[in-house]
Amino acid sequence: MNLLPPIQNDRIISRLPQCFRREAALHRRENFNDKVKTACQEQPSGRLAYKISKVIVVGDLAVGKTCLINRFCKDVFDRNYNATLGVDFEIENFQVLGVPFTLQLWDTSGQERYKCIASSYYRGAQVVIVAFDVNDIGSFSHVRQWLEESLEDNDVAAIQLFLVGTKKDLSSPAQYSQMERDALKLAREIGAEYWAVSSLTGENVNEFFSRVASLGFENSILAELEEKGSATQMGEVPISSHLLYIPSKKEKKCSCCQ
Ligand SMILES: Nc1nc2c(ncn2[C@@H]2O[C@H](COP(=O)(O)OP(=O)(O)OP(=O)(O)O)[C@@H](O)[C@H]2O)c(=O)[nH]1
Ligand SMILES: [Mg+2]
Repeated sequence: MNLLPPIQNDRIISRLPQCFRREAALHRRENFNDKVKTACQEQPSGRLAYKISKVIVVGDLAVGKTCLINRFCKDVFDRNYNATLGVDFEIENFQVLGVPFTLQLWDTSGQERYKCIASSYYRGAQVVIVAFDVNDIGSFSHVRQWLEESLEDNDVAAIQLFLVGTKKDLSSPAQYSQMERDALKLAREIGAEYWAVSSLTGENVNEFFSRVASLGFENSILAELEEKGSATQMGEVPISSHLLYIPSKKEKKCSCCQ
C-alpha cells in the first residue's frame, strides 16, 4: 500500500536541475552523482525509503521569505505584508530519480523580537537559505549575521547553503547587475549557491526549489551510502524525531517574545 501522497508532475525530477550562476554554485556537474543514480536504480522496488530534508529560511524582516515559500508551495502572491510571528512551515513532496523525497520548509520571522523562538527551530537543518532583498543593501549587509546564527546549532560541514536575492522585479538591470556582482562574491566567500528570484512574477522560484530538492536529495543519499560503507542499496532512513517535530500553536510564544 503506497503511504505517500501523490506527487505533482513538476515535483518529479529525473535530471539534475542546473545552477543559476556557475560563479557561485554548490557544484557544477551536469547530472546527479553516478553513485546516487546507481543506488536509486538498485533500490528494492516497492520499498519506499522515506527521505526528508529540513530547510530553514532566514533573513531580515520583509525581504520576502514567506512570499517565496508561498509562491512555490501554493503558487500565490500577497502584496500585503503579514509578518511571520515566530515560525511557520510547509511540507513539499518530490520524487527524485524515482525515490520519494520531502522538503520540510521552515519559514522564520525576521523580526528581532521573534528571534528567540525562530532560532530554536534552526537545529538539525540540512539546508540553510539566507534571503536578502536585491533592492535593500541593508538586508544584504546582514547576511553573514543570519548565517552565523543559523549555523550555531548545526554541523556546518554537512549544511548546504543558498544565498537568495529576492524582489528581482523591482530592480533595474543596471542596479541588479551591480548587486549580483556583490552577491556572487559573498556567496563564494561563504560557500553558498547564489540565486535571484521574484515571488511576484515567479521568476526562478520553481527552478530554485527544484535545485534545492535535488542537491538535498543527492547529499542525503551520499551520506547514507557512506554510513552503510558504500553499499549500493539504501535502507529505510530512520527519521529522527526533531525532523518531524511539529510545533503546537501555543509553543509559538516564549518568554522574551511576550
Ligand atoms: N515586488 C515584490 N514584492 C515582494 C516580493 N516578495 C515579497 N514582496 C513583498 O514584500 C513584503 C514582505 O514579504 P514577506 O514575504 O511577508 O516578507 P518576510 O521576509 O516573510 O517578512 P517577515 O515574516 O517579517 O520576516 C510583502 O508586502 C510582499 O508583497 C517580490 O518578489 N517582489
Ligand atoms: Mg514572513
